[in-house]
Amino acid sequence: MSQTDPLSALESVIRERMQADPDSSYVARLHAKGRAKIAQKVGEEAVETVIAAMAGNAEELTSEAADLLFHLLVLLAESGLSLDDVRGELARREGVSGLEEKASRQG
Ligand SMILES: N=c1c2ncn([C@@H]3O[C@H](COP(=O)(O)OP(=O)(O)OP(=O)(O)O)[C@@H](O)[C@H]3O)c2ncn1[C@@H]1O[C@H](COP(=O)(O)O)[C@@H](O)[C@H]1O
Repeated sequence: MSQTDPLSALESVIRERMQADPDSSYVARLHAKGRAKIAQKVGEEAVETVIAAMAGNAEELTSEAADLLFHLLVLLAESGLSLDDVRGELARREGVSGLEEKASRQG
């Protein structure tokens, strides 16, 4: 039996909820506010994630990382992109050392 991974399942829920009533759905409310507001939320959640990491609070970091991933998925969906696009980019980078890639960019 095939199992959907949790991020893919959440991505499907997000796509569905974007069409819901903003009075009953946080995703629909974000969708109604538009890409700039969603991008701002991603930025806020990223900062909160960094603060939790620097405080050394594992529980808080886990919670903020979940908020960050959730809002990033909403931003990708709002931008017409999917987790598969990101997976494809990561797969393309597989086996390429970050240091080598960085060096190839420097003249
Ligand atoms: N995973 C999440 C999830 N993570 C975080 N959040 C919401 O994200 C919001 C962000 O938290 P903040 O404290 O920054 O929000 P806030 O204080 O309301 O800030 P502002 O937006 O007012 O600036 C909170 O309201 C959280 O409840 C989420 N809301 C929804 N989901 C998933 O999305 C599904 C669909 O949700 P609805 O669209 O609401 O049905 C849910 O079943 C969940 O699976």
